[in-house]
Amino acid sequence: VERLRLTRKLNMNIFLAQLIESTNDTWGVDLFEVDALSNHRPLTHVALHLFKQRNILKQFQIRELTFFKFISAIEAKYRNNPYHNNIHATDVLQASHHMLNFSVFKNVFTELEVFAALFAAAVHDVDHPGVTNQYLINTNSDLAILYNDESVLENHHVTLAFQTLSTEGCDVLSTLNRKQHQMFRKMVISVVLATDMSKHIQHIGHLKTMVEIRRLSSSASSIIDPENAEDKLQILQSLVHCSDLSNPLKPLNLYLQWTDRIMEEFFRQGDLEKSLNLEVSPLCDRENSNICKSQMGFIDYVVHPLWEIWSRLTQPDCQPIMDILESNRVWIASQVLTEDDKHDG
Ligand SMILES: COc1ccc(-c2ccn(C[C@@H](O)CN3CCOCC3)n2)cc1OC1CCCC1
Ligand SMILES: [Zn+2]
Repeated sequence: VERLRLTRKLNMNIFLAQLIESTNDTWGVDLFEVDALSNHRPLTHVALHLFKQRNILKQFQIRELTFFKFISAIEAKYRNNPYHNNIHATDVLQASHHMLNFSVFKNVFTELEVFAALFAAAVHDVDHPGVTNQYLINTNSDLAILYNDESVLENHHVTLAFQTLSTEGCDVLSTLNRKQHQMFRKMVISVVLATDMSKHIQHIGHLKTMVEIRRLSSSASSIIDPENAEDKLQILQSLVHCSDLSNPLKPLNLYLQWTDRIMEEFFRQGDLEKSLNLEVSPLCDRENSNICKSQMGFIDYVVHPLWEIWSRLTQPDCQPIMDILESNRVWIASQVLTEDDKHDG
């Protein structure tokens, strides 16, 4: 029996190593499997792997043990929410890594910009309480008071990330010089704050402008001017924001698991609101929800408008991902019909 147990353990670790290796260049890795096989430490395993694969630790002379301690401390600060948890952070990190490899970004970003974008993705939801900014504002929470109702969660995630750097043995920025540290901090703050849904429309506007310029300046070999730091920062903000809203563009079985999770998180908020005699927020009433219809709306009015313009900027590498969105939408639409019948009884 002992031999059987050890053999099974060995096979699990081999399978885990293969899954982690696939995060290098695969869209839609099953991070729920990575979570199950890694003793619920997907973020630490995947972040260490990707940062090493990109040679970031060597470039900035960051000791592997320091990075391990930092990312483990961050992962431990993610709460066990149904959706906004360490698996979601790993998902956004891996999607951001994948899209930084798009050919249109070749020779565009510096190592520091890549480091900042992936760092921001890994920490962008740390200590998320599983409720929305609006809920925190409506309940006069300490966080809303602290951040004056402005991007409350997003501010909290960034502050906590930088505070974690001062935990014993966790300062992954100690080898950066003053200028690098200042630029890194500016980029991480702006990328995480740009994941606030209230900035969503601005992302679309900036991307439309950039695509327009690409279209007009027909010399568009590489549309992005590596000298334009502002444009590059806006692209990194949109890259992480797109990754944050990438669930409907993942293989259907993964997309459906994320949908179940976000709905359970929203329903728990609705339960809280009912118990506090607050008005139940939209989509948060578990007694009265149409999951497929709300995903159709999410895709048609939020996800597709953003990804449609993002895919135009990043063509042709985004096409396979847009195709997944299209096929998922068709499947969801087919379920709406059957879901209606179910409700009609
Ligand atoms: C798979 O389904 C969803 C997947 C994701 C989301 C979703 C909403 C907002 N976001 C992004 C924030 O979490 C931005 N965060 C906030 C906290 O600060 C950091 C940045 N993500 C909504 C989803 O569905 C909803 C339920 C029915 C329609 C809409
Ligand atoms: Zn997120």
